[in-house]
Amino acid sequence: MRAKVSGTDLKTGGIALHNLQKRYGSATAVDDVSLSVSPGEFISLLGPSGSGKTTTLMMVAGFELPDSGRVLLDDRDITRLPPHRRELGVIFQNYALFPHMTVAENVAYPLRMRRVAKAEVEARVRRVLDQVHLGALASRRPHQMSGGQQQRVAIARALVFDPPVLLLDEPLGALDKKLREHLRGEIKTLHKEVGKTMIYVTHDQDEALAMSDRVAVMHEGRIRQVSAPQELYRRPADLFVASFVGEVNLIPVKLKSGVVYGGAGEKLPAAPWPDADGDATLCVRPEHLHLDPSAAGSSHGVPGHVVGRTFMGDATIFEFRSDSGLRLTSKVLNISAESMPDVGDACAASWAVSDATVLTE
Ligand SMILES: Nc1ncnc2c1ncn2[C@@H]1O[C@H](COP(=O)(O)OP(=O)(O)OP(=O)(O)O)[C@@H](O)[C@H]1O
Repeated sequence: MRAKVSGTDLKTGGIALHNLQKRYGSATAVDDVSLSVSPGEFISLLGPSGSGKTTTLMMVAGFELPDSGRVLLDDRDITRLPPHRRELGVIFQNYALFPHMTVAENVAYPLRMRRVAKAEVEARVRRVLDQVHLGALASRRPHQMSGGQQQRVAIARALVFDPPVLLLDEPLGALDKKLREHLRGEIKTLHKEVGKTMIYVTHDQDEALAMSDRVAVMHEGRIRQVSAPQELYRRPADLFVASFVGEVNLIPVKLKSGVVYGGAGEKLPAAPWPDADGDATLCVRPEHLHLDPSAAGSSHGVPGHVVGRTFMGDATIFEFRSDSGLRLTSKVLNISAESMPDVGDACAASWAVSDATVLTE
């Protein structure tokens, strides 16, 4: 039961993971994962296949036991509690609906298990089906519904017993792109309406950036960075995050006395780097890399030529080859009639100092 004070729910649903470790045989699936999720927060676990996202979520849900480490729900240690006693709503990619039950029966199931009175079950099922816009389909069976509708039933079933936390494992993974984008918006709206903590597993960076208050990027069982979406994109903490989240130009550089030098010894625009001399990588997003034909031959920017130009509908992508042999990508939105450089044109590539991140790992 959620704590009540003077008839109002206390804000609950904080989750804390402390040094979670999980091995399967000799392989480490989750390696020293610690994470604190605030009540009402929407946090995504983002990473490539096999990075440990699902295993982490399953340890929160109670379907997997960690070899070491702890899971806390509102400061209560739930590490070894069975799943049904954790009061967490879980939504899987494959919906996991009961095929022989109607939508209403599927959604009522968690309440029946908890022996809630019949009238109360009916009222709650009606309310939650309206919330996910399925009120009119209550008597259908899962096979008579689209994938998107089935996923809404799964969400309704997880919401119906009013858990403080929802755990979602790639819930949109089986759906086509348009429907994913639509349901993404619906889940986000639902999150605002119900105010529950949500932990959302995905390998889709757009989904994670669009939906989350914060994103935890996982790689090889470890969390590499936990940040708000803008921060993650603008200031990646390491090369893995820089290349996994969005497109990026990675330029090998040398740092000397606070100046960043390219491979041909040219000075590159980047913030002075305190006390870190030696090899590093400069990261610049394609939309921040400008190609200027009028600056070709001047001392401004990196000299080179356009070697490719691709029309992408909303944007044009340019491939640039510097005189020193670097291959860089520039992305320009097709919003103006301004002329753009052509393949073969000499240009200078440049970017604002504030748009460059220097990584020394
Ligand atoms: N039951 C299991 N037995 C053995 N190895 C497992 C088991 N479950 C997961 N693993 C391994 O643990 C690692 C992490 O798997 P996990 O499913 O957590 O990754 P993921 O990031 O969720 O990947 P995906 O996006 O493909 O689901 C992988 O190397 C996987 O092969």
